[in-house]
Amino acid sequence: MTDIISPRPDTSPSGDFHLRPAFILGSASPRRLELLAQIGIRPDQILPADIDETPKRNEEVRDYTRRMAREKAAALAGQAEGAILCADTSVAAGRRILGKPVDADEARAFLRLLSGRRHRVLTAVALAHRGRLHERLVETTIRLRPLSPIEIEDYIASGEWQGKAGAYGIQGRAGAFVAWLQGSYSAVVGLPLAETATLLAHAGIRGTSE
Ligand SMILES: Cc1cn([C@H]2C[C@H](O)[C@@H](COP(=O)(O)OP(=O)(O)OP(=O)(O)O)O2)c(=O)[nH]c1=O
Repeated sequence: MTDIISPRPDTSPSGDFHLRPAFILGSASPRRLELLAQIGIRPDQILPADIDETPKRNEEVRDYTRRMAREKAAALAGQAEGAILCADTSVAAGRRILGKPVDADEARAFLRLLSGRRHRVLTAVALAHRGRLHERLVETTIRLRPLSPIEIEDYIASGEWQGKAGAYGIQGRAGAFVAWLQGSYSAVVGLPLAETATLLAHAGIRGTSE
């Protein structure tokens, strides 16, 4: 296990040294990196995990999302030492799981399905540290207002749907589509900040103001 010795000015103004593990963000998502930066946490290393994201037959969205975060962490556990954080975000319309659309046609179909409809956004976080896996699952319910065909076409043309579960990004133009939300905004963007900060703090990783 590689641990980094670093001063923690928040707890040791006298200059004491504390052990904190190397922190690896197991994600290619720029949003997840930005969300961590928002709470003053910078990974020592970024390692994207490449796994098969196909849901199993009849797999329930909560099980699926948890499995994805867990498998990303497991895939990286052999590649790096320290605390490895992975996450997965899925959108569920009823029992249907909407992942990242493969093309504009699928994105269009997802947006038509979600237009004017209540749906769920699930984000699972998995932290692998010292041979153990610590997990959290956060569920957010969202209702998009009804979208006109022109709005959907404009959004498709913007390209913002690419790489986003459910084919929309709440943090961009689609913010104007959201009529109502109950849950965690940061979880919808990719990482529930309250739960993630708690998991990381237990592993000795805290935000700094540097
Ligand atoms: C619903 C929604 C999803 N998303 C994003 C978050 C995730 O990055 C993405 C879902 O794909 P994920 O498979 O969760 O993540 P990823 O492929 O982007 O990155 P990695 O697996 O390497 O960590 O959708 C938004 O950015 N805004 C939104 O409003």
